[in-house]
Amino acid sequence: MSCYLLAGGITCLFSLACALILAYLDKRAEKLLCKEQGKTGEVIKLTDVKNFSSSLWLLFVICVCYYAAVFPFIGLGKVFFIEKFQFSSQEASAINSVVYIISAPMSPVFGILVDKVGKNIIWVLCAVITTLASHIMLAFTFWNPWIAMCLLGVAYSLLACALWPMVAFVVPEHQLGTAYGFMQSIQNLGLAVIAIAAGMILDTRGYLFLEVFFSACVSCK
Ligand SMILES: C[C@H](NC(=O)[C@@H](N)CCCCN)C(=O)O
Repeated sequence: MSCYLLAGGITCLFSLACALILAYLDKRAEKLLCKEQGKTGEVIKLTDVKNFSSSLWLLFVICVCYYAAVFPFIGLGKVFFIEKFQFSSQEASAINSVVYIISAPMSPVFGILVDKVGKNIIWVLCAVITTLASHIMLAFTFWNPWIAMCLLGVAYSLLACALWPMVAFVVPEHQLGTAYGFMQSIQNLGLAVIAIAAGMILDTRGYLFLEVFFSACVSCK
């Protein structure tokens, strides 16, 4: 356990060092470009939230419902693969992490694709349909679960590249930080509630019902 804590501590320190370097580079760019950042003349208030458009609120809803079918599922995934597919503990950990492993190389590729082609909503729809297909496979078939998890990894990477930048399409630049802050906050609030609900469903109804619940979350959006 202490080894995991040490690894976590080291990554936190590394992240802090990167943030400090970024702050320095940002300040330097500001000086070189003779720009005073954040001084656009626009006044930023927490009450800006009242003026958020319905499109932005819809993006928040999509964000909560989509990620509800990914993060809590991965949280409970290890036991799912052990129970349903009789995987060993090691195999179950490996398949559970494949979503993030795929996301690491694929996200930049999808990012470039989305930037080149545009049509973010279409990509979001493709990602949602693929995620739904992957949950249905896991719930109702005994097909090799690596197929479903790899699909989920691809869909998860694509969704992030298409959904998050859409905030910038519907929010003026001076409110972007506020909008992303709210998106993150609402996402985490939703995830907290859904993780509790998912745990209760698992305890009382089992994995099939839980998979149906996750499929319903993706379909909602
Ligand atoms: C880009 C998006 N990020 C998030 O949803 C973060 N709020 C949480 C990241 C947690 C990563 N396991 C994403 O990951 O798609």
